[in-house]
Amino acid sequence: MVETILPVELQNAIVRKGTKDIIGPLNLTFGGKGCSIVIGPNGAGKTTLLRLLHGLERTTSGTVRWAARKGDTYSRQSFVFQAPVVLRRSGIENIAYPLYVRGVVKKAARAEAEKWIGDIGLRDVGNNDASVLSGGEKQKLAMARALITKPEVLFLDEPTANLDGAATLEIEGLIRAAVEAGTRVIMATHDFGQARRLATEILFMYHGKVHERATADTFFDDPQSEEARKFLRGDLLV
Ligand SMILES: Nc1ncnc2c1ncn2[C@@H]1O[C@H](COP(=O)(O)OP(=O)(O)OP(=O)(O)O)[C@@H](O)[C@H]1O
Repeated sequence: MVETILPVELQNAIVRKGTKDIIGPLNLTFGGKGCSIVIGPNGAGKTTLLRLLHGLERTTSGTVRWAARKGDTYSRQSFVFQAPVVLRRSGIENIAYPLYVRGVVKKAARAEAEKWIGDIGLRDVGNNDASVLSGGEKQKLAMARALITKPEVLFLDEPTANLDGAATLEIEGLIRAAVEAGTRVIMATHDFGQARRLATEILFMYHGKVHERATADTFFDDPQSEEARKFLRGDLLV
């Protein structure tokens, strides 16, 4: 097995839908450690960028290259969507599922999932059908299911968009712990506070392109482009 699937590099990557280039051309590399946060107005292309990196979208032209073969690359990354996806089974079985898929024996997979269900504070409801959980509980479940495989890269698309403050802080705790454990996180958010709290770096997207890439302090304190300044002031960007 290769040591690392990173870096991942986009070269002149364009995703076109119909006649519109919804992102690109993008030339970007993600390697190393930490948490990259993609921000920008609605429709800027944040979700499309994450989906492209994760292999859920194809380039119309240009390339996405990981350092490893496809087999290694996709088994060593996870994606958590804005609306939590739960499987029709118990909470514990939801979390254990990726281990079953990877051939881990049932007893070991369940033991690991039980550890996770405790860590996310859902031990009491872990045997219930996951569909009855609240939105915040479902998202914690989705995070645990994404993290149980110890992914090298974790994509998060506005993972706290529908959650209250308490649930948001719990999810942020899981993200922080993942980064500390060495997972490379690449996420989109509309929450500036969250971006400041979590980001190693910010990528500001606008009209399908990355206009700025900087540390959170630099970006929020001294944005370089007029578009970023307007966005941070809350002005309408069209
Ligand atoms: N399958 C598709 N067909 C046509 N247009 C699409 C498709 N997917 C995305 N788009 C368009 O591409 C643009 C970028 O969408 P994307 O969801 O990546 O933006 P975003 O920055 O994540 O937006 P938001 O903050 O609203 O989630 C939008 O204008 C969207 O309508």
